[in-house]
Amino acid sequence: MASAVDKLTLRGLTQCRGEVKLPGSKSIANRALLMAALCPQGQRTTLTNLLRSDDTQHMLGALRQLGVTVDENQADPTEVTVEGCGGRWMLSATELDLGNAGTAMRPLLAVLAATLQASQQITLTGNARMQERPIAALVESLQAQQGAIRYRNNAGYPPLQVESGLQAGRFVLDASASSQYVTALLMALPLLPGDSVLELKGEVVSWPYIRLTINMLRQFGIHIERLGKQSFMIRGEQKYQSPRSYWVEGDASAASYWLAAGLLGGGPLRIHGVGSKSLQGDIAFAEWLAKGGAKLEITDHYIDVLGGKWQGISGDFNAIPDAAMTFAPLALFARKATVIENVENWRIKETDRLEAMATELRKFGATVQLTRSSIRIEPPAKLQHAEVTTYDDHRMAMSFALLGFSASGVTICDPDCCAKTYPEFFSEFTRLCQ
Ligand SMILES: O=C(O)C1=C[C@@H](OP(=O)(O)O)[C@@H](O)[C@H](O)C1
Ligand SMILES: C=C(OP(=O)(O)O)C(=O)O
Repeated sequence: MASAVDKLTLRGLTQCRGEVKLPGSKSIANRALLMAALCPQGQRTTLTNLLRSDDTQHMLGALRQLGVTVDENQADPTEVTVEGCGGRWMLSATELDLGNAGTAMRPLLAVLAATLQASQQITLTGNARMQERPIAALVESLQAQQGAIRYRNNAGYPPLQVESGLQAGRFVLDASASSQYVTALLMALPLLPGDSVLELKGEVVSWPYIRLTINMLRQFGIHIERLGKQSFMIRGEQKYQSPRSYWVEGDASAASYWLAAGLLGGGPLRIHGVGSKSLQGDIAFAEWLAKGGAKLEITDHYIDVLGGKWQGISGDFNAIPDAAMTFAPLALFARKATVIENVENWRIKETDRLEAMATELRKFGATVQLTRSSIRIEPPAKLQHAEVTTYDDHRMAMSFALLGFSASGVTICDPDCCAKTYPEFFSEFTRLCQ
């Protein structure tokens, strides 16, 4: 592991070529870990290409504190075997610290509400930012079905105390702030003794992540029936079934940085781990990038980037909120304005990403306009050097690395915050980009 650095300056890069192997997807890794733990006792699942990062450490740590046996391959940390416990937890802690991992906090809350025994009680907490990230919509949906959940500090936010009591039935959920609330219920409700209907209210955000959950549930033996555009039937008493071995796809959101770097640095760059068959919605970033001028060849298992001429891109990026961040620093290399629309929930992620992006892009001379849910970025005639604050947001750090391809360059503060999902990102970036 490289030693921590406060700041990293990148400037005047002109090339990005070679081959990069993506780390496992964060979204798939944390789903797969929890699903494997929910398999019946005696069923073991070996996960390969598992992401090892802050977010997955929080999920792994939580599962261990819930009594789940996890064996790590000492020679290869990306291979981990999880023993199913069928949701019969042996608690060795009264509190689980989930850091800032939304993919741990939201699913674990619903799954524990559905599976804790009458005598069990646990508190889910996280870092300071997690305690500012809303969770009321999920809590209210669970409470309406007797989910015994209490706010420990501020109403609407973690930490949360959970006990048993959740009943199958009709779940109504406002899904306009986060799809992770939907994912949480889809993973938990099959474990209840009776059937449930889940009705989603509001304009559902980040749909591809709901699709990802349903696809992965199927891989783990759980079936969700779609009743209507925003409603699902979820049979109770279903049993998760281990696929025995499960390969975690490369992270499609992380691929966005390499796709953009390969565009600016001319390639050829081969990105291993995702391709046209990916389960992840963020793979659509590649198509948007090609539309804006990148030369790409997308195969089933890897993508080749062969440079291109960046024209800029505008659109509704609600379906790919994480990868869409990459278009913001990239906007400074375009000839026209870039508008990123329908991303209001950027405001409740690792930081308020709309405010953070606007503040940091303006430092380079860009003209930036914000609405509640969009950002418009006009590049300056000439870029100036800037020191970028990263707000403990891995995607702020990784996306701004692209400014290293400008003559004036960028200084990135606290680049190590990329450890949330991609600890090796900057060592890989300096290896591949010159
Ligand atoms: O389900 C998931 O794995 C995720 C869903 C998205 O969150 P929202 O649904 O809150 O947009 C995404 O931003 C997050 O990084 C991962
Ligand atoms: C929003 C993100 O994370 P989380 O899973 O914590 O919501 C992200 O990775 O960009």
